[in-house]
Amino acid sequence: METSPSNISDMTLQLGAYQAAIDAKLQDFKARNFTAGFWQKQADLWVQDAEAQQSLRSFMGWLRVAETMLPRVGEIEEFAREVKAAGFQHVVVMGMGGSTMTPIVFRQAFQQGPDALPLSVLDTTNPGTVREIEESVPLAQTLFVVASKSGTTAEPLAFGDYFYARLKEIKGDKAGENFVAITDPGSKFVTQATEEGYRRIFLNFAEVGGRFSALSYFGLVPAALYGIDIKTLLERAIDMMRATGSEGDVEQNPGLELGVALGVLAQQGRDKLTLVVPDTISDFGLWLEQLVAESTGKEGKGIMPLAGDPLNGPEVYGQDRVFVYVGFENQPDEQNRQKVAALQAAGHPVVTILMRDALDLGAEFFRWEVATAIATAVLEINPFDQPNVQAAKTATDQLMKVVVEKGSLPEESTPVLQENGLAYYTNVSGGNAVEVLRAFFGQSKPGNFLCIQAYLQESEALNQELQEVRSLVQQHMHIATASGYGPRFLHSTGQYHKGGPDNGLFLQITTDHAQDLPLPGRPYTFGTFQNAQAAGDLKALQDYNRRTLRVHLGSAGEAQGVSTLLTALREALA
Ligand SMILES: O=P(O)(O)OC[C@H]1O[C@H](O)[C@H](O)[C@@H](O)[C@@H]1O
Repeated sequence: METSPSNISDMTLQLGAYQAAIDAKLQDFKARNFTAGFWQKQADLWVQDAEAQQSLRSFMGWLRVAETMLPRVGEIEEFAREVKAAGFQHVVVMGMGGSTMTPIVFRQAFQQGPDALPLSVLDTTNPGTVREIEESVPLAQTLFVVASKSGTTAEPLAFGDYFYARLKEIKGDKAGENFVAITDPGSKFVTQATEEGYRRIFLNFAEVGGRFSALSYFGLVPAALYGIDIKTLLERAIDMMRATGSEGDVEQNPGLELGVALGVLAQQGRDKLTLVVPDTISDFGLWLEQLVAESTGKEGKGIMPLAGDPLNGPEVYGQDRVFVYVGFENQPDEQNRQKVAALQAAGHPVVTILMRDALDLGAEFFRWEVATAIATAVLEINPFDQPNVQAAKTATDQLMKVVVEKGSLPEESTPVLQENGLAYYTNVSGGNAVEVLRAFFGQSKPGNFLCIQAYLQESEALNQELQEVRSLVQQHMHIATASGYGPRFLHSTGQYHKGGPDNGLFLQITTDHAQDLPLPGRPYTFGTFQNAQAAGDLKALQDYNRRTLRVHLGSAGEAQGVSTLLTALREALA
């Protein structure tokens, strides 16, 4: 079914056997005047509890944020020109989750603009990555954008403090010139940024939540510095707003149709939203993962978005999938499209969205925000909270207290096995690595997924090795696979891992940080912080009775350790 007005990208829904159930739900929503209620922030469309309704209403500022931002384009572009004129040569955006996902997508999907600055994003406590960024930029001519809605998230504050100390060594009291904050009005971070003489503080909107903030200052300031035409981006988003009913009801609402389809499919067991995209926009998957997993994965329900799950023939997939292809009208991407067509022919529901060019991402951010919010209305949950993210944070905070008091993380539990320099921690057993891995995967059931959680330094080589693990598991176990770097995923899919249904097998990979980095003014290093985050999340997963296996690569080194693990996995799954 085609559902698109001519000024927005084309969307086709091929829902096969599920069409009737989805149509029935759409009729029901239309009969209840859902679109009008949605734009009026009628919270009882989602939940019945008065307190939850109140909180839900207070996070719906994203609905019209594109309109609010359009008159501010001049101000943002003026700032970008000012920064260029002041001699800056590079921008590093630092933050977690919703505060950095959009710049990650932009950096990949667009070329740097002619008069603009190169853009890097720091969203990990991994000391190797922090050092890599530090070494790749001209520090004195780099603008550091610290992005944190709450202004209290531990990572961005640590990144800010680290680079501020570095700049102080170079520029003394003028260090603040190299810093910009994006945060909510009244956050504690506003005070700190003011005291430290930040060049600029952009105050965002309290009623716009992190993962719904793409079209606010959080997405637009980095975009303008990188030279993206943010006016067109917003205008396209506004076209999508209109198509979804912002100015009165519409015949066909692409956000409603997508959201209802995803919600009903999830209820019928098709709860793995498997995203297929051309390589040029693969990071759109990271953005979508956060939006969908954090909004829907709670109260034992949810939709698990999968970015980068290897695309194959129908024989390797279970009945738990909906495939979503997002690509470009004028880019053939034949291989992916043919495979998706074969999956549709085999009876899997398929959604296809074809953008005209990368500026349509403005509209797609909005379409997906609407669709995600509507899918949660089908599931009857509040899309705007993330109650289970806190569990990992609390456990990490407790561990960090021990670090501050005693100088190191507490003693670890005993591994079930140590072999070839790797230590295995899990509640299944085996006499060697192959047996432990077999026992771990032996717990898998149809409809489950493997989630790799790598607290390692991201690199192309490691990405490829993790992809091989996913392929092996997909081929031999026929389950879905997800992969994320820690701590990035903690602020994203981490919500679903603990709050969603108990259908994940979690393979956590940690390491000793041979080349660690101290955090100025704190009695611990980046490496200890990252290891505490891993340990805190493992505890939280175990508290929710999730099936976990931690493999600690120890002193073998990351590359050697991952390769040893892969060898064992190949044998275990053969
Ligand atoms: O922007 P901040 O307040 O620093 O929050 C950054 C991120 O961290 C939290 O853990 C939330 O789960 C995310 O939804 C949020 O985007």
